[in-house]
Amino acid sequence: MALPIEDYALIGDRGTAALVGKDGSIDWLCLPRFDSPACFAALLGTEDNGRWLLAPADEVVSTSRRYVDGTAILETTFTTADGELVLLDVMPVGDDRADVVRRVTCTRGRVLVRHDWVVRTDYGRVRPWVTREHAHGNEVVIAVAGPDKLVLRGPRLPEGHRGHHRDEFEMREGEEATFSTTWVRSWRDVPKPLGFDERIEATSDQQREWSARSPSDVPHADLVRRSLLTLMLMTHADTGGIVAAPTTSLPEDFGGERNWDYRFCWLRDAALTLESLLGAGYADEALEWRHWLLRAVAGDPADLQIMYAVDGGRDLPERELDHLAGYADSRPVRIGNGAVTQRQNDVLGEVMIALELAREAGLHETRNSWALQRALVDELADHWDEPDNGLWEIRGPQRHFTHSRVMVWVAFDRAVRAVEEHGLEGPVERWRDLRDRVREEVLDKGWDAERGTFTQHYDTREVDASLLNIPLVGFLPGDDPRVLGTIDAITEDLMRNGLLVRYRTQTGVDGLEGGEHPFLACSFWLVSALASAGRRDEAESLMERVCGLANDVGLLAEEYDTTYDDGRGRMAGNFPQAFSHLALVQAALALR
Ligand SMILES: OC[C@H]1O[C@H](O[C@H]2O[C@H](CO)[C@@H](O)[C@H](O)[C@H]2O)[C@H](O)[C@@H](O)[C@@H]1O
Repeated sequence: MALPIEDYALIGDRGTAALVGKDGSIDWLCLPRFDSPACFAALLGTEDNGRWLLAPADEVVSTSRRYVDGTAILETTFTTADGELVLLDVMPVGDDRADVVRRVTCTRGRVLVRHDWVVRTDYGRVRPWVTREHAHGNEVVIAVAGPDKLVLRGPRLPEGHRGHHRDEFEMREGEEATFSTTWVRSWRDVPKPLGFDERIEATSDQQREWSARSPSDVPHADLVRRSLLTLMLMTHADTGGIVAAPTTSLPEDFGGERNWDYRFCWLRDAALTLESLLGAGYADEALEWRHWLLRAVAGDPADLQIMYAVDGGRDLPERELDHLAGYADSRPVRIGNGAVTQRQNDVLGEVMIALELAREAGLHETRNSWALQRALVDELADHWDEPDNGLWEIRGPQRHFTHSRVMVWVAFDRAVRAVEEHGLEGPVERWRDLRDRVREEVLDKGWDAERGTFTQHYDTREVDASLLNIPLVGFLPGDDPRVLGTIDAITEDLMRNGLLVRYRTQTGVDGLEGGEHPFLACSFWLVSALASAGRRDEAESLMERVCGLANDVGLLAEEYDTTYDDGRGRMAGNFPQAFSHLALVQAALALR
């Protein structure tokens, strides 16, 4: 059975990522890429769906863990009655190899160590053929199934027992043992062993150097640094694609159907990630992502999708995996994402903001990069008033969502500014007219004059947390009475135990069964909106509250269930989620 979501930590090599549990078990790992099928999938099922455990066999009295300073290298310390064991988990970077390295060191007394290596490819469904062989002068264990070959190395290797590879061995103070699992295509030879120490050191140096550039003059600077590093881990080094989260189907509603695959690149999430990185002073990443964007959306602007695969691929059909029981029995487990075919009119606004910030950070437009933006804005000019599924990707009927319309205004506004302030060429008169028309429309149809608030869509009096973006994108000033009225209405209707939900699911607007928990990015948006309204004390106290929900290693899921276990609470939804971390960074910058 999987652990509570907050008991996992992330390790990654910017190609893929793994979740390591507090119990020393890697319960989620897709190889070789974020969106490849998982070979350890116990997170969504049982240990028979694949996992890799290294931990004391004896009862553990206490466990503590941390990331080695400024890195994504995880150190878990287990204390038993007779000793202490330190487990180091790292996915080495920069060597074109998809692998995980795990080192156990007995730092006190003696510890009996348990080693379980259970590989199940194709999301925990396929039991591979496992053999013991000699390669490059050492014994290795090799698991092969279809396209995948996983090679286990180490000073002593587990023995096969009913489809699981198990071992127990005693370690005494000062002893250490290092294991690795390396993925290669099944038709390739076993790769040569590489030096563990050098690879751990190179990874640590690279990550430390990167995170040292994180701003120190912001509140919660440590969490900001961890968030930026986490966003970096979700950026695919080779292609520049940024995934929304490294997991699928961690539930928004425990036991319910709100389980989605986030291992893809949403234009929205990626653009907002970039905005945070640029705001924190990381400019190089903008170029990588712009290259990715240009390749992914290349072609007819009418074919723009709201999300793509890591490599820019367009085909992400949603499927259900019946062989997995689901996290906490939350079914279906889904791979792929049906939202890929949705119309979400906000997306271009977010992209245009990120590209404008990149320009201001010194990234010059090329003929291609500006031509693409022009073409996309022109396409929007022909369709901006169509209803859409909104940024929450609702699966109910399409609507005229106010947030989407505000972001349409943003798209035209940034296009106009590109011409007026950056000397780029385009049909500025047309864009200016449309910008003003959309603005008038939002102020008229998206406004509830009686209550003094903007509304979720044009045919409702409900509110929606996405409206907090109105001041953040410059549609209205932060202290405008209409913004203040909207903040108050949102706080009144959507606050649950001090955190914001996205909207009231009870209205049935999203076409799904069940409800959901507060969505952490929305609470961070409220921090930013309060700061821009000059309500600093409220902003700071909310920031404390939300940052306080990060787990012991500084990570956040998408949502937080505040009611669980008499208010102790638990994380919900995919983990860690870029949206939560990028909004944390933006809120901290707003409070700087
Ligand atoms: O809750 C319903 C929707 O949930 C997912 O979308 C959410 O995650 C996306 C990625 O972070 C984000 O861009 C979007 O704004 C969120 O609502 C899921 O991908 C959808 O299919 C689902 O309908």
